[in-house]
Amino acid sequence: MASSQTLSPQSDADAVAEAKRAARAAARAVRSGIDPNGAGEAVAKLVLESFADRLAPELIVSAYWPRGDELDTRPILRALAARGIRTCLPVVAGRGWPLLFKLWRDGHPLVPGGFGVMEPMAEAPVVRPDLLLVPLLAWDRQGYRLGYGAGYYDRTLEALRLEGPPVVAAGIGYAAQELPAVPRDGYDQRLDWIVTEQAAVRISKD
Ligand SMILES: Nc1nc2c(c(=O)[nH]1)N(C=O)[C@@H](CNc1ccc(C(=O)N[C@@H](CCC(=O)O)C(=O)O)cc1)CN2
Ligand SMILES: Nc1ncnc2c1ncn2[C@@H]1O[C@H](COP(=O)(O)OP(=O)(O)OP(=O)(O)O)[C@@H](O)[C@H]1O
Repeated sequence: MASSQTLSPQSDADAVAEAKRAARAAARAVRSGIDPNGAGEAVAKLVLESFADRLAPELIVSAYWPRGDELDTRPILRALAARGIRTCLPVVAGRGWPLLFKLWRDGHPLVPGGFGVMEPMAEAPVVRPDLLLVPLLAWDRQGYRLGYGAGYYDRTLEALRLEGPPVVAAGIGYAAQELPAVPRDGYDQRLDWIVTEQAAVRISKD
């Protein structure tokens, strides 16, 4: 019987992937039991208060179009449109690629994208968001998150942070989705803020 005392990098990576799978399954179960009532409106209020300096006509905010049990971002999208702030939604360019963002304003049509999410129309302009509202399945106070599990937001934040002006990434999720420590690997990009229906938490990176 083969046994080893030290873990190889590969078995470390396998262990993290397995821990993420388990945490994701548990977090999905927790989220499906949460009463969503009023959460979207509460988050919208906190986002407007917390990012007053980022909500200017020259800046662009990305959100997501909610699917399944994700926290409802439609109240934020409505509130931003009412204030004349430009908004955009993610578009899947392909597996293994960063997301693209296309301008979309509350009330405009959406079309089904190739990957099971609703997206702005193909001809909508591609833009670079300054503030990103990122869907959370689980989060911790270090700013780590679990999402859908395809790594799209990690790739996207990495690319945005490598080039161009600083971006602010705020995870949007329920307070009950908090974990003591989300399992993490070397690709995970930390969030700058977490906004739940209860509070806006600024992540300290000292
Ligand atoms: N609301 C919302 N929008 C989002 C995300 C999200 O997590 N939530 N994303 C966060 O990353 C991106 C989309 N991520 C996705 C990741 C995986 C699959 C996926 O695995 N879909 C199934 C079925 C797709 C189909 O119907 O063809 C599949 O491919 O098996 C879809 C979207 C961008 N938009
Ligand atoms: N920049 C990257 N380059 C290569 N692989 C990556 C990168 N970012 C993430 N990955 C890989 O993608 C897979 C999914 O990542 P992870 O489980 O962190 O997704 P997630 O953050 O939950 O999903 P999402 O961002 O789509 O909501 C992992 O195997 C991860 O190692």
